[in-house]
Amino acid sequence: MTEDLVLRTARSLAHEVGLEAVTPGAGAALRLLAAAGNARAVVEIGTGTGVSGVWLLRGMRADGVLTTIDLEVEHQRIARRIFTEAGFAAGRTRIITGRALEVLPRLADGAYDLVFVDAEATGFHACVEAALRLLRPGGVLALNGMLAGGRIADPAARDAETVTVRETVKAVRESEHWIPALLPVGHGVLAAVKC
Ligand SMILES: C[S@@+](CC[C@H](N)C(=O)[O-])C[C@H]1O[C@@H](n2cnc3c(N)ncnc32)[C@H](O)[C@@H]1O
Repeated sequence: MTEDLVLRTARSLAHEVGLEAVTPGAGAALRLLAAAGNARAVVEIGTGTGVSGVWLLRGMRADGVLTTIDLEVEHQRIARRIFTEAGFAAGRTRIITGRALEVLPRLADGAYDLVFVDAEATGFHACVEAALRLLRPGGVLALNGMLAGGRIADPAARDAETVTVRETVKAVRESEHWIPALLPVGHGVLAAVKC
């Protein structure tokens, strides 16, 4: 999957500030999920420099709004510029600075078509719980980094991040609330439709 100049710029700026943006393959999967669900309202946790945001916006409806959350105002300053350079009007994004678990309770129940989580793994459990509340029935949750750099399948790997990722995958797979599939793109995207 090739990326245009805007995405290559956002990716290079991510690298400069020490962030790992979604891979082009994961980005394409996010665009597909947004387009398949005709997404109008999307929540993203982990704005970064806007790579995943641009992919999501490109799959959403033309009148869709991306609500994107990050605790680093500097990352969001870059992302805001990238969204503009990608041709999205300011009204297409709602950029909220803050900790995900403090911002998410302010968002409306059942009002979102897709929730994408790309922040620290330790918050995954709470983000899955929040997504269950935020999504409409048929809405999609997508969690990035679910192969944990290949460690997920290694039973000897018991570091805190790998254990959290493993437990999150298990909880979503076993829950009656979700129809899940682990997509082997990038660092692994766990996608799940809310029943
Ligand atoms: C991997 S980067 C996101 C990359 C972005 N999704 C992309 O593909 O361009 C993770 C981001 O999550 C933010 N972050 C980490 N913990 C967070 C939290 N608890 N709440 C909100 N943002 C958080 C970081 O500041 C960072 O910008």
